Amino acid sequence: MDADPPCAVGGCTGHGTKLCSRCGQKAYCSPECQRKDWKVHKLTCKKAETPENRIGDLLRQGRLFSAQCELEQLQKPNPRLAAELEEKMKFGTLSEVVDDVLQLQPIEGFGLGYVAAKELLPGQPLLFDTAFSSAPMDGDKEFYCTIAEKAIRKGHGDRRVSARADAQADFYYDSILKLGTKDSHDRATLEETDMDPEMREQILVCSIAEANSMYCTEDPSLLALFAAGARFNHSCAPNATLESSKSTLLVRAGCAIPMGSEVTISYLPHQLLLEAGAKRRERLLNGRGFHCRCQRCESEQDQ
Ligand SMILES: C[S@@+](CC[C@H](N)C(=O)[O-])C[C@H]1O[C@@H](n2cnc3c(N)ncnc32)[C@H](O)[C@@H]1O
Repeated sequence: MDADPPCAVGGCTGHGTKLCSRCGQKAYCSPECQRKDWKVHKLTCKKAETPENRIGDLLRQGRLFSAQCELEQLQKPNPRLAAELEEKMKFGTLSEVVDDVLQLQPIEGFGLGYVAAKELLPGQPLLFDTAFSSAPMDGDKEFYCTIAEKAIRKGHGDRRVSARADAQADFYYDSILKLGTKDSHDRATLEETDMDPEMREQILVCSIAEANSMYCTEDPSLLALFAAGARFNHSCAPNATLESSKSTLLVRAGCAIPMGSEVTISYLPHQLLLEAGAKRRERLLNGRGFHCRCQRCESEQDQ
């Protein structure tokens, strides 16, 4: 006996072997019959609350970390959703504040920074980001120039080459160029000179890359530029930790963090945090262009 229902299209004698993937209710014998019925079926088709549909929604919202966690929980691997997630991770313009636990706001004397919007627990995932650009440090060029070149390439060029290129260009103008420069005078000085606009932009983006790129914890010979991750301020006694590759970044709470406290990361590799203050501060000044004013440095200098 055949258990398949008849195809939902009136007059079709086929068996309904394929269910509508959206509602999981109507059965069709072929994609052609499903297409034929869609005009009518769409009026009543309700998205079923399946894990796959939820993951699809998360991917559409750009919440890649949540999508990845749910994907890992699926009983049966779903290669289509896994491929969509991988593609979006490479896109380089998506970030997620996990469960809205952080708020980006002005921090007195430090520009913008992230503050805990809830009580945070040790190890809790806080922010997931995708790298807009990355570069190896051992290339034949200064790595910041390489990162900057890649960023510029994404921001320029003919529009409408692809939706992806357009989205990256928009992101470059809306987010990357708004990040701070290594030396805050750079921007003002550049704006005053009548330098060739291309040259001006190259200098500006190099300075932005230098001030905001992060070393990759998975491979410290790589640096990457994460637009959302770049808004964390530095502390030599950070309360959050980084897990990063050349394309993704995950920031976790390093300890319990009370609601309303600033969440900080370290721009320095772990070994350097064990060094004396003068060495840390020198490295931050030379590499990042700022005098560290974190609580640890301030109290060391008071002594
Ligand atoms: C990667 S950005 C961090 C986000 C930045 N506050 C913003 O508004 O975009 C690095 C810049 O933040 C400031 N900053 C971050 N941590 C600091 C610290 N510990 N001491 C002094 N300035 C700091 C410096 O101006 C530095 O160039």
